[in-house]
Amino acid sequence: MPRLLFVDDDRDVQIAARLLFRKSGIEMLSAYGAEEALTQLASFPVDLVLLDLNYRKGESSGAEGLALLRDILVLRQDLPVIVVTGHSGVTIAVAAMRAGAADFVMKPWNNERLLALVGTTLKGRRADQAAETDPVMIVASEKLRRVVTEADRLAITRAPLVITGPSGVGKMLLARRIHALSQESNPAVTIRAEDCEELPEEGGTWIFRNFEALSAPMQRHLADRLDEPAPPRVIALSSVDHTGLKAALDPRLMLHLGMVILPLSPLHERPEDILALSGHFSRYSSVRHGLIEPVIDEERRQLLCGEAWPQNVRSLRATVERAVLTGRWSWTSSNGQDAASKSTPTLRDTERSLIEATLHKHGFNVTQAARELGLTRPALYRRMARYGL
Ligand SMILES: Nc1ncnc2c1ncn2[C@@H]1O[C@H](COP(=O)(O)OP(=O)(O)OP(=O)(O)O)[C@@H](O)[C@H]1O
Repeated sequence: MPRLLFVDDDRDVQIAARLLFRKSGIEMLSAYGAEEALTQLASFPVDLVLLDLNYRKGESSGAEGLALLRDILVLRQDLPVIVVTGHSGVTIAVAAMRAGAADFVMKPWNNERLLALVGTTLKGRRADQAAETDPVMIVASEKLRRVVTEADRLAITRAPLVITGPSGVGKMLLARRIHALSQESNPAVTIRAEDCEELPEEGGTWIFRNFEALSAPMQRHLADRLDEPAPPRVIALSSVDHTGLKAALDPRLMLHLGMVILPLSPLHERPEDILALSGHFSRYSSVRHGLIEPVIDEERRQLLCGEAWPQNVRSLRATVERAVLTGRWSWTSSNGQDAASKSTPTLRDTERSLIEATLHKHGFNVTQAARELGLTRPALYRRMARYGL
């Protein structure tokens, strides 16, 4: 049975679409926003994406959807994406087609026409839909989005790039994304700078880890290769910043590599990413291990955002995966206290009662209840589903 992922924050539209597709023998997965969509794609093989472009009430610029479209196509170059536009109109549909969408439909759609379009798009698709190779990159904070946008823009050039940031922050993931977006069809070669005693024969993309540890003779060799007419595309990863690199590197090499530096900030400086990544890893790990997704309530969110995360995303992923596996949150917080001991065991019950009471108060009008609770509608729907309300 073909499987389609529908990304739209409107629950009613999701329900209607699911019925429609089920009747036609197509399984439909739902995602109510960008991060959830990427998690679904990382967790299940999907044959087609139907993508609404706005996930917040009153939002009609389509910017969030276009950014997601790009992230999807980086992850799965051949995955057909049909864009759904409502208020955004034709201009956005054109922008989406230019960005790589397979087709578009206008909302409200005509059921028969939508099914016909989905049917033809699915037919044109190769049957060997393997799962993706690279992990998805979640981008929620403005800080990270700025760097990723710059990286995407430069990906198609062959310019050498330097990505800096502490351990586990996502340097390798960004380097892979740049390579995936580039014109280079050969796989990238990864080189550990501290062990590097000779440079690869072939060109292509060379990703150096710990770049500052490259020996002086190798630095000179590399500078020579970069002076040649058809040099390799070098992406250098380092935990040392620009000034440190200047001190550690041969001035000739620095001239080549110092042009563009993409700095990734430590995770604790990006709370939006902490929250988005926690949700992503918890959904992903629970699907992978077939276990229940742990609750990330307001108190937990604050604890997560207050952590130091010395190994950045790597430590966050381990913490969340441990919570999925053990059913408990536990880690030693930055001030040495066991953060898990601070949680209230009845928090889940309290949240459930509060949501239930607010829904009753507003006669189950979700929009009004969400407003009073300070949640988005999709966030409230997710909680309602979790608590069986
Ligand atoms: N924005 C992100 N979204 C999803 N996963 C991420 C993100 N950033 C990092 N990760 C994940 O965190 C882990 C560490 O990332 P990565 O290996 O790219 O870090 P690094 O900066 O190259 O680390 P090191 O310097 O220690 O080699 C990987 O599993 C990666 O997939």
